[in-house]
Amino acid sequence: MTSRDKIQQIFTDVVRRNPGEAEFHQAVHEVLDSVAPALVKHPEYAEAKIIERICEPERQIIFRVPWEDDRGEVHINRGFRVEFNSALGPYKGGLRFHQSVYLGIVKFLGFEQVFKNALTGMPIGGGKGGSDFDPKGRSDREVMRFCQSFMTELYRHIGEYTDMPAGDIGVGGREIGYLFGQYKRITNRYESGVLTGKGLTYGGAQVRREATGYGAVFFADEMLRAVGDSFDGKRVVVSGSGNVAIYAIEKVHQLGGTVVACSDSSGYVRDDKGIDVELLKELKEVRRARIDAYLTHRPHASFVADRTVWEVPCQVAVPCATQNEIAASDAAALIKGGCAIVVEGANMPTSPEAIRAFAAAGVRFAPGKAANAGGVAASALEMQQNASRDSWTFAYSEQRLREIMRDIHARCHATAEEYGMPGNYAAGANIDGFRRVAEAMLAHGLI
Ligand SMILES: NC(=O)C1=CN([C@@H]2O[C@H](COP(=O)(O)OP(=O)(O)OC[C@H]3O[C@@H](n4cnc5c(N)ncnc54)[C@H](O)[C@@H]3O)[C@@H](O)[C@H]2O)C=CC1
Ligand SMILES: O=C(O)CCC(=O)C(=O)O
Repeated sequence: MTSRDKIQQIFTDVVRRNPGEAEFHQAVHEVLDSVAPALVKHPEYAEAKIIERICEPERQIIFRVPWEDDRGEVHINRGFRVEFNSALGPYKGGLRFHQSVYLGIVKFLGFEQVFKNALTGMPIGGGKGGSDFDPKGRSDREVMRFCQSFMTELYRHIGEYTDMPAGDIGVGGREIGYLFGQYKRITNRYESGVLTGKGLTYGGAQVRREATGYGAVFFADEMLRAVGDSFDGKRVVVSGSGNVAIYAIEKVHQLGGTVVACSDSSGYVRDDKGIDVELLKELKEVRRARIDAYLTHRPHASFVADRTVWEVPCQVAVPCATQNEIAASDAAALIKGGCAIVVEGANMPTSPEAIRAFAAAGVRFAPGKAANAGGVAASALEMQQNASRDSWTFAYSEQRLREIMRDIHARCHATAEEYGMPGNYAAGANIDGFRRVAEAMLAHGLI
């Protein structure tokens, strides 16, 4: 049996063992598709059934989250934490609060996180969690009661040497604060490293908030430099207007590009003078408003409801919203509009059909597990500062982030070349991340 046949058999088995989890199947397929050449070079991985083990989470926790809204009505949500792989270190990965969350989403995110964390070169394993709770439209007190109830179960499974959650969609500074407060209260331990993305007044680190967006743009900058180009004068489109999107926009502007459009789930705004990022912060981080509120302050801009931002012509696209937000038709629109580089700020935002279309059109593509790894890397830096009771300056933290992203880019680039696929960042990221985890798993024996 060839390596490809073997991998196909493993994938068929993953689908059979995890029915109805389309996003998890997609994430597994994407990685397995790339790693066949690594199996040829390393037959010991196949002998030890590394792939079969990597596709099976070490632990999956599902729990009830009861809470009461402001009117006294009781709600029941479902909480998840999937502790996927601890070969490289304690489980690390965010929590997502969104109505679409179910086990298949948490498993896809946890699986991606394993390889992403490996690519950072830091001692962190992969995990992810969340709930089908939607904080949108909820009062601060409702969000607080939900977070307290969620942590009342989660606390028994986490710890700074076990599993350290952070934010993701729907979980920002406010939620991390409530989660941390409840963890501290229940355990009577000021265990700073148990959660990252904390506020700066209680153990948070400079640049963690900015890190995912800045990191994705640093990665894009490295891709441009690799071909003797830069962001200077580039038209850029960013999807989303949350944590990752806002700081991606800020960094593009600092590097000389112009972000001309961004979005939320209601539609997109187009501002050819460049998105006003301070206004976006005020609307999204403070007022939690819909994106069309942007027009009240920038009347020359336009709002387009219920369409995707990818119809706006650009040279660089940075998807920063959610999974599978670039469908085949969006890829066609981007290619038609002159897009030459797609850099994933979000996790798996590009559908498999769109990835194939980009490859066929020569659009250079950076997968999220490499390009958005700046967030989790900055989380590891936050833990490092917590452990040494230290706090670094913004400038120093940003410089560390920049070096980490440069290093990830260089390794993806070099691995793709080593395996005869120059410029294929997805293959480079999958193989390099997989090799790191596989080597550690081999060293630990059959566990
Ligand atoms: N926060 C972090 O540090 C990291 C986040 N990510 C990924 O980045 C993505 C965004 O996460 P955050 O910015 O943290 O979340 P967020 O909750 O701050 O923002 C999400 C944004 O996406 C928008 N959105 C959601 N569905 C949409 C749709 N169908 N069309 C258009 N916009 C839509 C929301 O309106 C919001 O603006 C997710 O895929 C997440 O997994 C990846 C690495 C780290
Ligand atoms: O900062 C972290 O621990 C996790 C970030 C995250 O969830 C991600 O990289 O997708």
